[in-house]
Amino acid sequence: MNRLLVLARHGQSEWNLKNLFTGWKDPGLTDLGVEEAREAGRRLKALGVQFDIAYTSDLSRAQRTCKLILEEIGQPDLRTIMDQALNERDYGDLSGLNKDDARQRWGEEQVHLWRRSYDVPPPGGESLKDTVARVLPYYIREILPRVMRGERVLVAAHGNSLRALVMVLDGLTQKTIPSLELATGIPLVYRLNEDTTVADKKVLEA
Ligand SMILES: O=C(O)[C@@H](CO)OP(=O)(O)O
Repeated sequence: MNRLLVLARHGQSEWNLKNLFTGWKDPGLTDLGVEEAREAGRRLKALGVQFDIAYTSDLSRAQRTCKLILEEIGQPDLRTIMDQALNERDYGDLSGLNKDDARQRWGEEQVHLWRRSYDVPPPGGESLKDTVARVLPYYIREILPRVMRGERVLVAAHGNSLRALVMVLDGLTQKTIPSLELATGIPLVYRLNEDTTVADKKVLEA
C-alpha cells in the first residue's frame, strides 16, 4: 500500500521577500513564489506522484501553492480541504515587523528563541509547542486516517505549521527542532509504515 504523504511549504510570499514576520497575515506569493510552487509540482510530476486529496490552510499563499502544484501534476480540480488548523504559527505582536529590526530591538538570541525554540511564544502569539497542539490533533483526526487507508495526500502549508508535523514524523526533540528549516516550495515526500511511523522520506531539492 502507498501510504503517501507529501508536505509542501508555500512558495516565497511578499512578506518573506520583505523579511517581515507573517504568521496569520495573508500576503500573496511573489513571482518567484509562483515559480517555486510550479517547480514543486514539476518535481512531483517527475516522480509520477498523483494525489487522492489535498489539504491546505486558510491562508492564500498556501492555497495558491496547492493549486499551482495540482495544476502542474494535471489534477487542477482535485478535492481540496482548507482548514485554519494548518495555518502558520501565529506570530502575535511580531506580525508585520521586520525580522532584522526585531533583532536590533530585542537581540539576536531572543528573536531566535521566538522563531525556532519549541516553547517560547512570541508576545501574543503561538510557540511551536502551541502550534503542535493545534496541528497534530487535526493531522491525527483528518489526515492520517486517509493515509492509512491508502489515499495519497498532499498538505500545502507553512514553515512552522509543517515544522510542527515534521517534528512528530521525524521524531525530533525540543533540542533538535531549533535547527530544522523548511525551504519555500520544497516538497517532502513521506511514505508511512502500517504503524504510522515513517518508512521513507525524500526531500525534493534541486
Ligand atoms: O514569518 C513567518 O510567519 C515565518 C515563516 O515565513 O517566519 P519564520 O521563518 O521566522 O518562523
